Order: sequence, then C-alpha cells, then structure tokens
Amino acid sequence: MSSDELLQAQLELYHHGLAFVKSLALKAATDLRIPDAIHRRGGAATLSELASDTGIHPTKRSNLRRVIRVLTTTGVFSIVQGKGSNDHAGDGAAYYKLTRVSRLLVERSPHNLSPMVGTIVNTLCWTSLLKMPEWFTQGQEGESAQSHSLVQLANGCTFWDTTKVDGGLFNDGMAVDSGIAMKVLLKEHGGAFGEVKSSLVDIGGNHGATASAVARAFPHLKCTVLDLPHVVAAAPASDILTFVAGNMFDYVPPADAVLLK
Ligand SMILES: C[S@@+](CC[C@H](N)C(=O)[O-])C[C@H]1O[C@@H](n2cnc3c(N)ncnc32)[C@H](O)[C@@H]1O
Repeated sequence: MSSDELLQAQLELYHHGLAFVKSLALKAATDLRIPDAIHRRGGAATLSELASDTGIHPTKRSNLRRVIRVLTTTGVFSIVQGKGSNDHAGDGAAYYKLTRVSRLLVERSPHNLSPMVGTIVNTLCWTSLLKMPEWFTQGQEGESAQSHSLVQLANGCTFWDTTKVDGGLFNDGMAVDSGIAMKVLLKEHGGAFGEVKSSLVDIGGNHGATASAVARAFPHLKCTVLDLPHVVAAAPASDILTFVAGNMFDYVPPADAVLLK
C-alpha cells in the first residue's frame, strides 16, 4: 500500500470500529428528547436552546455539540445558519432542524418511533453480539444453531424470556413499528386482506397493533392474536381482537388466513 492507501485503510477501519457511536448518539438524543425540543421550538433550535430545554448541565454543553454533530453527519438532524425564511431573529446562528428521520422521534407525531430506538439499541443486544466469537465456536453435535442462541449464551435465557422483564421495552417498540408498517401495508396492499373470507390469526401478534389495524380496516374479519402467555397477559384489552396465549409450535388457532409479521 502507498502511504495514502495505508492512511485511508486505517481511517476506514476506525469508521467501522466506531460505528456504534452513531447508534449511541441516536439513543442519547432520543432519551434526552432532543427531537421534541426542536419541534417545540418551531422546527429549529440553537445548541444553547437545546441544552436548556433538555436539562443539559452547563459543564456539558460542548459535549452536546459533539453528539449533535455526529447526528447531523448521519442525517438525523440538519444544520442551517439562521432560521431560514421565517427567521425573525436573523442572527445567522447555527440552528439544528429535524430531518425526515428525526421527525419519527417526535412524541406527538402520528409516526412516533422513539420507543423503537430503545428496542434496538440496548445492553441486551450489545452483550449478546459481543459473544459472537464464542457462540460461533461452541456447539454440540446434532444441535441446531437456534437451540442455543447468542442471547442464551450471554444472558442465560431466551430472547423471548427477556421480554418478561424488560419493562415493556420490546413490546412498546413492536407496537409503534407495526403502526407504521400497517399504515403503509393497508394503503398500498390492503386489497390482500379484503380477499380473506372471514377470519385471520396473527401469529406472534404481540399486543395486537397489527391485527387491530386489520380489524379496523376490514370489520368483516374476526381477528385473533396468538402470542406467548406473558405477552398476552400484558396486552391491552380489546373489543375487536381475541387473544390466545400459547406456543405457535404447539397450536395455531384455525382461521382463513394466517399472518406472520
Ligand atoms: C418480532 S416480534 C413481532 C411482533 C408483531 N408480529 C409485530 O410485527 O409487531 C415476534 C413476536 O413473536 C412472539 N413469539 C415468539 N415465540 C413465540 C412462540 N413460540 N409462539 C407464539 N409467539 C411467539 C413474541 O412474543 C413476539 O411478540
């Protein structure tokens, strides 16, 4: 390698190695409710406005700038000089704005995906994935990879067991994810459900976000949700869904259509 190539390769390696900073900056901004703070300021806010609105300690303001800089680089926020055409202050200061990504993190948005950030950026995922080298090299003859998962190796229980004690982290993420997916699915391909005769079962249907969207759009369908007992036990009551607690590998309630999302 030439010197330039060597330095470029080193840079790329560090980019790959430090990619987690992007996830963790996203998680921090979500937890600090920075998207809400920008939204409340009319869609654009200075660093000091963000710092005071989100309770950043005065000694940490420059650190906040660094986190926001990561997030402007990755497209979560954008940065402009001055507030733009509706800039009454006309001060030319740096303003941080929402992008189509961070609009999904505004709590009042009909497409609020902020719970999903905690679902995908959390210590369970990290501790499990850090075990990859061990997991790949361990195993027993005749055992399938699924029978001993990364999560089991790292945490001593299955992934689904962890959702018993995660305070709703996973299920809350699933609900908001389904809200968006079903909105698009029903808009673009809703006809598929119209063709179902009279009943549908959503296997692993969690708290019923997907099945309720179907049931509301197609009232002729009797919709059932099958999920694990601890998930069904915590599901909100519903007038339009029937919940069945069980294991899909043992029993699937009969229906004209089966949905697996
Ligand atoms: C990735 S989540 C998907 C949830 C939902 N379908 C959605 O799209 O939002 C998988 C779901 O399957 C459920 N599940 C996992 N193993 C199951 C089993 N053996 N029988 C029934 N449900 C199961 C989990 O509790 C979880 O709610």
